Amino acid sequence: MKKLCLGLPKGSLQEATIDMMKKAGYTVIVNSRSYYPTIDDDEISVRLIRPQDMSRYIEKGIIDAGLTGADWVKEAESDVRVVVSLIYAKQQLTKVKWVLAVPETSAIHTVNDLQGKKIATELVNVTRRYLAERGIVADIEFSHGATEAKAPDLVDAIVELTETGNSLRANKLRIVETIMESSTLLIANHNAWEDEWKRTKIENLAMLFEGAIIAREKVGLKMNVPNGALDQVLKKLPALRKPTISSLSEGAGYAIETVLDETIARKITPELKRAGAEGIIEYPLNKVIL
Ligand SMILES: Nc1ncnc2c1ncn2[C@@H]1O[C@H](COP(=O)(O)OP(=O)(O)OP(=O)(O)O)[C@@H](O)[C@H]1O
Ligand SMILES: O=P(O)(O)OC[C@H]1O[C@H](OP(=O)(O)OP(=O)(O)O)[C@H](O)[C@@H]1O
Ligand SMILES: [Mg+2]
Repeated sequence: MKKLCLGLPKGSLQEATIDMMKKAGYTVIVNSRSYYPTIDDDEISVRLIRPQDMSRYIEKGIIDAGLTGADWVKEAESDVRVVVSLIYAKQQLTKVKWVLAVPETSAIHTVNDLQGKKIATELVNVTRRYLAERGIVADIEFSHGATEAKAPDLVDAIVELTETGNSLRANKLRIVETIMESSTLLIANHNAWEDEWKRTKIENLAMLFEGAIIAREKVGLKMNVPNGALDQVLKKLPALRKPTISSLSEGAGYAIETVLDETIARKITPELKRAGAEGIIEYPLNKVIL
């Protein structure tokens, strides 16, 4: 049987990725200490790979495709096919940022103030290129992690990833500039992409993964509306296209069904009730394919 070898990111993105895949319809089970999780699709084999290494495994064709951060693809300068960008991070459905940060009390206020200074980061190549483009010569040292703790004792500034901003705040650091934004990417090997069977399999995954991400922020809403209240209720309702309206039996009114952002749903639900809607139910969605 043909198989697609898919790399999943070990570490920070692992849980969010497995949750996303569950919504997309795939159950991935990770056994502790094993780098070969199981998946309920005979046509896919999965491997856990560190995000930093993912694009190199794919460029070399050791695996066909995988999920990793755009940051590490750029850092490794790998030649891979970017299939789709999926906006989710460890904790939220957002992009993450790599920022140049300094202690709150530092005299460094712009990137130009870094001339001759010492910077610690895990993202050495991207940082080096960023500074070189601006004519700054600085001493960039590789950090193995816990980078926030290094300024000001060991270095003048750091370039570090931030999602919620909690780590920067907890370590009394101030952002000077954003160096790059990064989202999770589904990337593929060029030869795998040229193979019709593999490409279709990868494209199907991309569609389901994207659908799962879009669905995370949306909900389904159903309600009954008595005759006479329909216009008032419809004025309040957004929909992907237009809401579905069906007639209730014996002319008792209408049933309305729609899909909308969860934040809008929580705002308009009381308004719908006041406009005459009854029996309003809200339900989560697994996938929304646009
Ligand atoms: N909140 C987050 N913290 C860290 N990385 C995140 C977060 N959200 C998304 N990511 C992405 O996850 C990947 C993390 O990769 P990284 O190689 O730094 O390993 P890690 O999972 O953080 O492991 P480690 O514990 O060694 O730091 C990056 O591509 C990064 O952009
Ligand atoms: O803005 P925040 O939401 O606080 O997230 C950013 C923090 O998360 C990551 O650390 P990680 O958990 O990967 O540990 P590490 O320092 O060992 O890399 C990253 O390196 C930052 O320290
Ligand atoms: Mg990390």
